[in-house]
Amino acid sequence: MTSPNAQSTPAATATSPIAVASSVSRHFGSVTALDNIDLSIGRGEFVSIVGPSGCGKSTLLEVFAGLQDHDSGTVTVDDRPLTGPRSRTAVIFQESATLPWRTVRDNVAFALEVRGVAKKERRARADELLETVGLSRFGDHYPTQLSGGMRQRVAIARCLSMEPDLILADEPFGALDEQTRLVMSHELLQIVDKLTCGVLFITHSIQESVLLSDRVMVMSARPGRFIDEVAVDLPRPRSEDVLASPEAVVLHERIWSSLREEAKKTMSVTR
Ligand SMILES: Nc1ncnc2c1ncn2[C@@H]1O[C@H](COP(=O)(O)OP(=O)(O)OP(=O)(O)O)[C@@H](O)[C@H]1O
Repeated sequence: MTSPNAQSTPAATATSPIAVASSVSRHFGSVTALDNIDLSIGRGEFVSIVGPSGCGKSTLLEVFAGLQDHDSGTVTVDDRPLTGPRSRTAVIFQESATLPWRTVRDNVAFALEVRGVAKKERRARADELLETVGLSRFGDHYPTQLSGGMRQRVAIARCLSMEPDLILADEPFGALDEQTRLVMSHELLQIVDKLTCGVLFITHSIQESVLLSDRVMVMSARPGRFIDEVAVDLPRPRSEDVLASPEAVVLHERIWSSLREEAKKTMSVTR
């Protein structure tokens, strides 16, 4: 896979983080969704956020995507103040939309087409990406002929075709059944090792966060603040087997113990 960072702007340095939020707050009327958040995502770093329902995870992701305003603080991406959505930030949602009238290959090639890449090159690049996500046999299919998990893989391939320097994924496997979810996190794990861009990944699964991340941020119940930061220094490349290692069990336990009280607070408010 080509390195998206090879095309970094002159303002960027190899070592500066790709995305930084400093003292970011966001209110919706009387609701404080984000309270003085600081988070930086390194180039090539995979950062997960876990936190109780409604704590502000999606709001933070949308702020980084330039889709949501913030009331105070600053957000920079690629060393520039963020003013709105940008072409090299790829966003994947729980049920990412595909274009039903286009084949899988043409869905993946869409961003390349918009950028004016020649047809032959588009096709070759799309096929390469379909292979990366394990869909090489399905290039001529239409999205409606695929399962939910396969459609999410199309969305991931399409996102990679943008050669992003930042990927923001909001519970990308949240709508999938347990088995498909396991398969998808396995496949994402294969892709993650080839990525050179920063990733912010929101998940409700502690296992997923430990398996995929370099760092896990634990968010408090609303108003969202970070209450723990856990470095996941398990060796890469990883396989699911790593989750059974004593190191991974300790990490899982730590994240869960930080999260447990917060989850209880959320449940007592919503009961
Ligand atoms: N557009 C909006 N208008 C009003 N309130 C909002 C809006 N978006 C989010 N909120 C509120 O902000 C808080 C944080 O929401 P957010 O969706 O960021 O949480 P979350 O952690 O992603 O939740 P979940 O895990 O359930 O998806 C919630 O109380 C939510 O109701």
